[in-house]
Amino acid sequence: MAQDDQQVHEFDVVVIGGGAVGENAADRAHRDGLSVVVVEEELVGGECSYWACMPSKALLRPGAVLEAARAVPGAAQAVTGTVDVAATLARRDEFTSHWDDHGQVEWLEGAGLALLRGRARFTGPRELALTGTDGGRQVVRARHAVVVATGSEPVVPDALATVRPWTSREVTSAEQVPGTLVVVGGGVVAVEMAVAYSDLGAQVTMLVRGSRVLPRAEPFASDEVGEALVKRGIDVRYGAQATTATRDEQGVHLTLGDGSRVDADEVLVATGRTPRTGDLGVDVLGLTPGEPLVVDDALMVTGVEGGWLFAAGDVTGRTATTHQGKYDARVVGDVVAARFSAAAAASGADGTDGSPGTGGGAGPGRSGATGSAAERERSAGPWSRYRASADHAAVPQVVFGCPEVAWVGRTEQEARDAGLDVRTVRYAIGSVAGASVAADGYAGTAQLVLDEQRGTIVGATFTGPDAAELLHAATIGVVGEVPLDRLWHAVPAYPTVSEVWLRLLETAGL
Ligand SMILES: Cc1cc2nc3c(=O)[nH]c(=O)nc-3n(C[C@H](O)[C@H](O)[C@H](O)COP(=O)(O)OP(=O)(O)OC[C@H]3O[C@@H](n4cnc5c(N)ncnc54)[C@H](O)[C@@H]3O)c2cc1C
Ligand SMILES: NC(=O)c1ccc[n+]([C@@H]2O[C@H](COP(=O)([O-])OP(=O)(O)OC[C@H]3O[C@@H](n4cnc5c(N)ncnc54)[C@H](O)[C@@H]3O)[C@@H](O)[C@H]2O)c1
Repeated sequence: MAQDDQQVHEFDVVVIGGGAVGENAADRAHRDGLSVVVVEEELVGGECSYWACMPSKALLRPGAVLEAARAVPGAAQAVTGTVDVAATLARRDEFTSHWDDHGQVEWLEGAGLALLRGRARFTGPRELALTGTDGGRQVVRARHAVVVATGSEPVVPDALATVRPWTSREVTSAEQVPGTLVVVGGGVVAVEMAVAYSDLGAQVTMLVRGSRVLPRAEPFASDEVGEALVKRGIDVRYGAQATTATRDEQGVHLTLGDGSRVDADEVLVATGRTPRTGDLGVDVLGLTPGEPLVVDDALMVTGVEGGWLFAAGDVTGRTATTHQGKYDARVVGDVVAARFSAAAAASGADGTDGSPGTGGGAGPGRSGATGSAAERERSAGPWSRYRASADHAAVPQVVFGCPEVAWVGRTEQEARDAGLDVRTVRYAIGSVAGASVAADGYAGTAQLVLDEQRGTIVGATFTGPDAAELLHAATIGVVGEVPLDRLWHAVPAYPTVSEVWLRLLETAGL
């Protein structure tokens, strides 16, 4: 309950978290005239803009460009140096706008969305306490819906917590490159940052708990990446886990399970992430703090009465990338707009609390069109714009290491576990003419997982230079369930790397 002296803000929709996902959900929800506020406690733009996707890719790109040039005689002779650390860090700083979010705030306001700065915590259904950056307390109420998009935070194993290790935040925003870096983990962050820091001149050791890096990728892709990491001088230790850690003026000192020691100037912990629900007050809604907010395909949180609570992005545990989180954001924004625009229009509220940038009043969809949107949403089935169907078996992922790895849909094992009758076809990408033009000694592999019953692609993996750019064709094939005999008529241009598609289909028997 609000105390008498507390300012109360009321909007049709409250979005908690102004990361990529929150911004997109808010924008879509507002398009039919609902008033929407985004509540953000740090920087608008969230993890991706400042401590994840953008700075990490900025750190990786110079090394990838040099490697590409070195693979092409004529260009190779012109490349005599290594990555310039200062210029790389300076470009990274440009990508993060020097950790200043005013550009994103301008976008938000230009889109007609309100922004409240501070930490939000549920105090009841559709009501939140907002603790401002100055410690002041306010109340935020949603007339219709709350969308939680609070993201995730790194998990730090107990054995390493006391040595103040780097997490994804420090590794992406570092101002200096340590001489030696030990990376704990073998997942996406570990692989990308091991490559980036080795390009930047650090001597890198990776401690991988299991028997392969990128455990969610196809095993052949893990093997190729693992071998490439070693080839570039990274000390990759499998079955290795830190049991104790200390830090002194010389750096960090880890003891591993087998009793051996690793000393380094710095340690990066990249052992996964956990949904940010620990301090969100979700217990007052009957949910468990620290757990993901489980959602249905309309992104409505399950287990909460009243149909007002939605979630998208990392906080759901359903997606762990920006692109897929933003897809869910588009879905949830459209669902919220369809479900509540008519009710908001009928209630006659002007939709704002007077804050600048709020966009109440009649929007383009507030008339008859909204009613039909509500109908369409209510009866929506899989693959409608109101259901996040792709999350189940059509999710694309790129790991921007060296080689790049890109995959979509199911791995062979996941397909078999799902009961599908599948076979795989594989082709060495370096054998196609376009790849030989792109790079001497192009090393990479393409694999399709084929559903034997339906004659369609249910999974695809590509490794190699710029493998990421091969991925979207596969994503279209998987989402569109394009039959192979129709795909046969999609002719890749000569000489491009995409010609591997023709070779894959020939290998499949066409
Ligand atoms: C190193 C690294 C590299 C990555 N690279 C890629 C990549 O190349 N491509 C890709 O697709 N994905 C990448 N990801 C994943 C991507 O960063 C996340 O999937 C994405 O940021 C999730 O977006 P989100 O909006 O759900 O969460 P976030 O970006 O974490 O945003 C959540 C926001 O909510 C705010 N917030 C949290 N709690 C509250 C509260 N109680 N009150 C108010 N505000 C709150 C936070 O301050 C934050 O701004 C990477 C991740 C890491 C760690
Ligand atoms: N290019 C991209 O799209 C991109 C880049 C970076 C991160 N991300 C996203 O961010 C998420 C988080 O990345 P991440 O690399 O932190 O997580 P991850 O789940 O990809 O990998 C975690 C790794 O840590 C290991 N691990 C877990 N607990 C451990 C422990 N106690 N000791 C040692 N090892 C342990 C796991 O075996 C695994 O190899 C990913 O799901 C990914 O999708 C995406």
